[in-house]
Amino acid sequence: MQPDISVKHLNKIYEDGFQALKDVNLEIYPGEIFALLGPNGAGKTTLISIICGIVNKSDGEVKAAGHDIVKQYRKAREAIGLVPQELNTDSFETVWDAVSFSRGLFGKAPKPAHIEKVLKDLSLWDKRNNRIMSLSGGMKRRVMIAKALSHEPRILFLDEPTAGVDVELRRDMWEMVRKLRENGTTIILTTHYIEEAEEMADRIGVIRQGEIILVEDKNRLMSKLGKKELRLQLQQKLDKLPGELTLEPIELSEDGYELIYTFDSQQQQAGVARLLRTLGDLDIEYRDLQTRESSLEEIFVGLVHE
Ligand SMILES: Nc1ncnc2c1ncn2[C@@H]1O[C@H](COP(=O)(O)OP(=O)(O)OP(=O)(O)O)[C@@H](O)[C@H]1O
Repeated sequence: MQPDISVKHLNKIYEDGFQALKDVNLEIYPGEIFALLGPNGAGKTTLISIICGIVNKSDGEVKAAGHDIVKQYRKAREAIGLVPQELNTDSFETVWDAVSFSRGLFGKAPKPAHIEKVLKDLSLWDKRNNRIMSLSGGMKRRVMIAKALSHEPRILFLDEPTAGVDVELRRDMWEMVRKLRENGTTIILTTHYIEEAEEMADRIGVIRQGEIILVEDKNRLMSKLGKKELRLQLQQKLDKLPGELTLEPIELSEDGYELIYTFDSQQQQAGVARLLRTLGDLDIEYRDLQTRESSLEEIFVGLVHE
C-alpha cells in the first residue's frame, strides 16, 4: 500500500543554526490514526509544518498522497487539511461563510453539499449562520476542523487538538476524530495527553530532540515496553530479602511487609509462577496480592528520559 505520508532523511536546521529535525524517516498509511508524541520542543510542530508546506525543509524528501511537497506543492497541499495549534477565531464571519471561503483558498469550486456534510458531521449545522466570535471555545475548535476539511483532503493533521479543553469536550473530539477515520480520512495528531494517544491511536511515533526514537503499533508498544507490577502483602514482616529472591527484579518495602515484583508483560507467567513457588518453598505467606499494568504515560516517560 502506498503511504499517505512519506518522509525520508528529513533534516531541518533553522536560520539561527538550531537543528530541529535529525534524519527523520516516517511512513503513515491511509486510514490510520497516527499519534506523534514528544516533550515540548521535540520538533512535532516543525515536522508537521514541513509536511504541510508552511516551513521549508533543509534536506530530505517528503511526499503527501504520493506528491512531492516541493515539486508538486499544489497537489500535495490539496491532499492535506491542517488544524493548527493556534486557533484564529476572532472572525465576524458566519460559520458557513468561513468554511466555504477556506475551500475557495484551495482553488476548489463551491460544493455546498460537502460543506453541509462537514458541518453536520461536526454538529455545527445549527450554528451555520452564527458569527464565529459568538461561539463557545469547543464550537470554535470544531469550526477550525470544518475549515481544514472544507477542500476534501484525505489527510488531516491535528496539532494538539484538545489542548486546554475540558474532559467532556475532549471525549467529544475523540469521537469526532474516530468518525472522520471511519469515513476514510488519515489522521495525524500531536498531543501532550498520553491518554489521548492511548485512547485513539493505531500507531505511535515518539520524537525526542528532533529524532524519531520509536514508531510502533500501539498495542504492541504497550505489550512490549509495558511493565507489570505484582505486590504481595506478607503475613509476617521480613527483615531482608531472602537470598533466593535476589535474582528476581524484586524489592522489599521499607516496613518489610510488602514484596514488589516488576516484570515485563511478556515474561509474565513464568516469572510469577516461579516467584510464588519460591515463596512457598521458603514458607513466606502472603495475605493479599494485586497486579498493576504500566500506562502508556509511564512507558513514554521512560522513553524520553532515558
Ligand atoms: N523559527 C525558529 N527558529 C529557531 N528555532 C526554532 C524555530 N521554530 C522552532 N524552533 C525550535 O525548534 C525546536 C522544535 O520546536 P517545535 O515547535 O517543532 O517543537 P514541538 O515538539 O512542537 O514543541 P511543543 O510541544 O512545545 O509545541 C524547539 O527547540 C524550538 O525552539
